[in-house]
Amino acid sequence: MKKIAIGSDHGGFELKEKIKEELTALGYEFVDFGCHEGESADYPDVAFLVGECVATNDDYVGIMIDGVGIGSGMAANKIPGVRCAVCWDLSSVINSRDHNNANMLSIGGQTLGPGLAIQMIKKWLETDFSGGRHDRRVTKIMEIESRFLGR
Ligand SMILES: O=P(O)(O)OC[C@H]1O[C@@H](O)[C@H](O)[C@@H]1O
Repeated sequence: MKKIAIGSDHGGFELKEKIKEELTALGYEFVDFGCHEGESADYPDVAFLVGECVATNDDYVGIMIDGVGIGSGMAANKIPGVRCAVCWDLSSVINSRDHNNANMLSIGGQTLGPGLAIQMIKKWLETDFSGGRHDRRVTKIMEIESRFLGR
């Protein structure tokens, strides 16, 4: 069972707290990178901390919640090794694991109700990468990154 790095800005704080309750009930270990009391936070700062944890620890996946999820996804995907999927429903979370081997999920606290968001998180955590032809494509994604890093 993977451990979870979780974070939010002020727009995702309330949903983050609900997700944490659910993760605890399901027996997941998690680290909360903030924000901690709903204070105003800049999503790139928190997305960086969550993404850094995922990129440097194979036993972690990341979950980030801002108002809509898009900005955090953009920020996290700047970190080498992070494949952050911005998702909005059950089929997008399944696809992001099954085909894209996403190691980080970004969702919107202002655009999703808590019931759907929690179903999405559960589905994302329990869906495995199917490999095969998708492995070739994910390898190509990571090769694009390598070209810019000069590796
Ligand atoms: O709450 P303010 O500061 O207006 O806007 C922040 C939100 O705007 C969007 O980029 C993100 O979804 C973020 O949560």
